[in-house]
Formats: sequence, C-alpha cells, structure tokens
Amino acid sequence: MANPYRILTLNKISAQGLKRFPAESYQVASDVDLPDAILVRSQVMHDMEIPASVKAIARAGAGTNNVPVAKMSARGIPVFNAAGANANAVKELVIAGMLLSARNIVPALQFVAGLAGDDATVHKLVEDGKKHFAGIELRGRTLGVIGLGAIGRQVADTALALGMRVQGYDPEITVEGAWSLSSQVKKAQSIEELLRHSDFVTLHVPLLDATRGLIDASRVKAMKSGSVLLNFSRDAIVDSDAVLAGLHEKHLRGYVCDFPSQTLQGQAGVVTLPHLGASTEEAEENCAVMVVDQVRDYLEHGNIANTVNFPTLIMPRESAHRLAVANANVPNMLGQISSALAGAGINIHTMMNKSRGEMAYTLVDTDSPVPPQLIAQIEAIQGVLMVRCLPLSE
Ligand SMILES: NC(=O)c1ccc[n+]([C@@H]2O[C@H](COP(=O)([O-])OP(=O)(O)OC[C@H]3O[C@@H](n4cnc5c(N)ncnc54)[C@H](O)[C@@H]3O)[C@@H](O)[C@H]2O)c1
Ligand SMILES: O=C(O)CC[C@@H](O)C(=O)O
Repeated sequence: MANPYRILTLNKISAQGLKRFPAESYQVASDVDLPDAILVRSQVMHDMEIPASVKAIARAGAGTNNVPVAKMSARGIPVFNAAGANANAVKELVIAGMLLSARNIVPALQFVAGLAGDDATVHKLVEDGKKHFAGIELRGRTLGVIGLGAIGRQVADTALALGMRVQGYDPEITVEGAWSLSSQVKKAQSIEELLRHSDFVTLHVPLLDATRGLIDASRVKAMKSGSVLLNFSRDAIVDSDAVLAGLHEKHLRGYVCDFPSQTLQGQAGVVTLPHLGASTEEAEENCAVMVVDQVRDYLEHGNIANTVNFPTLIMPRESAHRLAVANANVPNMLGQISSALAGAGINIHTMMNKSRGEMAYTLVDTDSPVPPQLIAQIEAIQGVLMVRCLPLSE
C-alpha cells in the first residue's frame, strides 16, 4: 500500500493484538511520525501535543482518565476503550484482595519470612505466633459494590458464589447492565446506606469529576465498624488520609488498593499492589485485540463501537465511496451536509446519523466519489469537527 496507516503505541501493547494490523497496510511502532491513531495504556496524555494527523485514540483498557477526552471531542476524535475486556482479571484480584485482608495474609507472610532457628524452634514460634493473624471468613459477610459496570457485576456474581450477601449502588447502571445483574444483588438507595451495612466495600467507578474523592472523611465515618475498603478503580477516588485516620482509630479493618503512594507506604492494615488489576496475559491480549479491531474498523470504514465520547454507529458497506463526518449535535447539520452533496450532484446511497450528548456522527455512502473541494466545503460548515473520505480499497 502506498500510504499505510500509521499507528503510534505509547505503552507496551500485547503482540497478539498488534498482529491484527495487516503488515502490508499498517505501520505500527512506538516512534512513528504523523500517526493516524494512538494506542495507549496508562501513559498520561494530558500534556502531550497530539498531532493534527490523529484520527482516533484507543485505550487498551477500561479507564480513559489519562486521555484528554474533552479536547479530543472538540477535534472530532473518538476515544475508544476496551469495555469489559479486563473485567475478569480485575475481579479475580479483588477477590484475592478481600482474602488478603480477611486472613491477614500479608503480615502473616512477613512473620514467616522473619522466622529463624531449627524446625523445632520455628514450629514453636509458629504455634505461639499464629494467633496474631487469625482472620475472618467471607461467607455470610456483606459486600457493597459501588459501580455495577463490567467489573462490579462480575465481582458481585463471584461474591454471591462464595456465599456472601451483596448490595450494589449505581445510579447510572445501563439497561443491559441491569438485565445481567443477579437478582440476589440488593439495591442500595445511597452510598451511605451501602457503607452502613457492608463488611467489605469495593469501588468500580471511573475517575470523573463526580467520583473524585467519592470516599472522603465523612464516608469513611459512615462505613461499618471493622469493615474493609477495596479500591481497584483509581487512587483519586479515595481520600487516603481519611482512610488512614479510619485505620488508626480501628474503625476500619483494612484498605486494599492497586495504587501505591507515599501516604500509604508501610501503614498497618494497608495492602497496596502495583496497579496489577489488568495485568494478566489474558486481559492484556483481550484489550489489545478489542481496540485494534475497533481502530481498524474506524480507520478503514468509519464504524464506531466502544468509545467514551461518540455514539455507536456501524453501517455495512453498500458503496465504494464513504464519507464520515463528526459534528456538534446542533440543528440542521444533516440538512447542510446533504445539501452540499446534492449541490455537487452526488447521490446519497445510504446514510446513518447518531448523537451522544454534544457529539453527532454521520456515515454517508454515495454512488460516486466525493471530490476534494466538496470535502473542503463540508469541513467549512460551522459545527463540523472532522470529515474523512473512506474509499473502499481494491
Ligand atoms: N486496577 C486496574 O488495573 C483497573 C483495570 C480496569 C479498570 N479499572 C478501573 O475501573 C473502572 C471501572 O471499570 P469497568 O470496566 O467496570 O467500567 P464500566 O464503565 O463498565 O463500569 C463503570 C460503572 O460505574 C458506574 N458509575 C459511574 N459513576 C458512578 C457513581 N458516581 N456512583 C456509582 N456508580 C457510578 C457506571 O454507571 C458504570 O456502570 C475503570 O474506569 C478504571 O478506572 C482499573
Ligand atoms: O493497562 C493497564 O495495565 C491498566 C488498565 C486499567 O487501569 C484500566 O483502566 O483498564
């Protein structure tokens, strides 16, 4: 291909995913100039100069708080993610986190690592010392799940299978999410109600303005005495100082999280893991495969699935000539686009338009090629953010 698509990778992306970019039509590297798309995991992109050539950004994971989503929306650039592709990996680590805290496994391992002497001495030290690490069981305890998306629902299901009671809170649960949620999950009316009744509380919400500091000092106080908080979402969702105060006052039993910090380092009752939630072979591969397929379908055909800022829009190809237009969701945009096409004598074969919040997206298949001057004319319509011409390659 004369002009291969150029893909910039900002983190290590699973080779199983990257190999789905055909070598003859894609150039993929961590140092390509003028990329058409950027694939990223956790690298923070907020201060990065994102070249004008970029048409898509894809997060090979769930959270997109490291991507300047609002700025990309203003440029008509979709931000894809790998919805649900790492949920099982996170769920398994959350269950491990509950067990680590319930059974005092981390201090118990530290105790064993410090044992010295012959076997008889060690045996005596073990039998004398083990009372300090006696724990609790999960069965019969109540787990509160805040955020019932891909991860929260899986955690809820597994906790039920372990014999726990489960209550959940998610005022924005999707219809699909509600359908797939076990009827045994009790609906909490508020976060405070959930905190009051839960022995374990696990957070599975995205980091947004509305969720920053979601667990603050007053909510730590609202938690049941002796309970454990688990945070595998993002560090800024929890006020670490408030949690430490709760631990020092013995109001909380433990805090298990995936985000180490100076504040949490070495504190009793705290277990921190090095952002390991999605770090399994399976999850890394699932995420990479999902976003590579999504980016290819978008670059080649303009189809959009799983973004955080665009509507989902998939239109089967019915013509070799396709136009993709991202525009502000305001009146008369479709009218102006179709008038421009009609004015140039171009017949519309099929057309689909969808909106999501302030963003609208249109795919138009035409019966003849759209000349460059007409694309420039559509680009000049006020409110149009991005226009792409997507001829079907031979
Ligand atoms: N530790 C890790 O490695 C790791 C891995 C994957 C995801 N994550 C984090 O977990 C988050 C959730 O992932 P997911 O795949 O379940 O996402 P998801 O989009 O499927 O689910 C998020 C859920 O949170 C709900 N929500 C939003 N605001 C809320 C609020 N104020 N109160 C209650 N619920 C609210 C949404 O309605 C949605 O159902 C990600 O955004 C990411 O930050 C971390
Ligand atoms: O890429 C990772 O390892 C972390 C991904 C995780 O934080 C996510 O939001 O999916």
